[in-house]
Amino acid sequence: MSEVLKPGQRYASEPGDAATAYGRHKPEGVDTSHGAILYLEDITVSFDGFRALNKLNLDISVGELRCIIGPNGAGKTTMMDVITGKTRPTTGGAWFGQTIDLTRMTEYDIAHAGIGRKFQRPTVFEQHTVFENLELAMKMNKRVKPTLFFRLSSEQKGKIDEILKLIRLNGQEHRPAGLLSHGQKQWLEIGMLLMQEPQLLLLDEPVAGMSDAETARTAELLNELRGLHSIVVVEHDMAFVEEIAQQGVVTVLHEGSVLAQGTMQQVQSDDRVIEVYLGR
Ligand SMILES: Nc1ncnc2c1ncn2[C@@H]1O[C@H](COP(=O)(O)OP(=O)(O)OP(=O)(O)O)[C@@H](O)[C@H]1O
Repeated sequence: MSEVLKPGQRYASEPGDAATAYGRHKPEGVDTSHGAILYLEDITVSFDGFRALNKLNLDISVGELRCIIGPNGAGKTTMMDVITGKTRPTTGGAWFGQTIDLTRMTEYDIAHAGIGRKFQRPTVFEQHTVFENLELAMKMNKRVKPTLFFRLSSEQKGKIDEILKLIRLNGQEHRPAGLLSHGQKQWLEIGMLLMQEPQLLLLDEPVAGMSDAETARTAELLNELRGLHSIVVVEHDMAFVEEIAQQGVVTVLHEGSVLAQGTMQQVQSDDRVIEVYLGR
């Protein structure tokens, strides 16, 4: 299991400025000088005495793509809810970088601080075109100054084109989003999150309901984002997790805490993981 740092602590084995080594984008306003973008420390969430999370510890490095797996009821959604401020932990700490205490912030402030979350069901603006959806998302980016007569600059148009290619929707930009396939809507929503330049992207079961071809393309997409953004993916589709985990860390949650952590190969051959999840 990897070491969990407390705010102010350093990795014993890593250089001080790991943030630049991990990702191209050094987050603004978030102190990642010790290389981590997110720390969960001993988080417990009790619902009427039932512990959905039980002293959960987790740390995510800048630029890392972390897959979280685990059986139904393991606490994966509750963990995402704690990170985004939807659920307050009963005890424990949640830190964005070294200094931002997520347990004291509203959902709105957390989104504006740079944590973007994609829920399982796509929530695009169906009446608007693909392009307009991306444009609207850009206007919601706090780094873009809102003006009454907002006109896209060539740089902003370039950014939208870049994202359209990334999410495999170039050539579809003038279609109403409502006419896209389920998979395309999911990609559009990922694109909308990227327009807001999140420092940390949380994806909840991104390939649920997708065709095999769409799942494969989503894996390609996430592999292209690797290193450019810090990403946490919760997913049950093990073939997909294998595609995107590569040699990175996979975390297995069970009964509200970390059961195992390591490469996909390591967790797949862990007897406890086979017993509670993979072997069933
Ligand atoms: N608001 C709530 N009130 C009571 N119990 C809850 C609440 N939210 C979640 N739980 C319980 O906490 C446990 C963890 O649920 P959670 O949804 O986080 O699991 P999960 O790992 O996301 O599961 P799945 O893979 O099925 O989505 C479950 O037993 C669930 O019933």
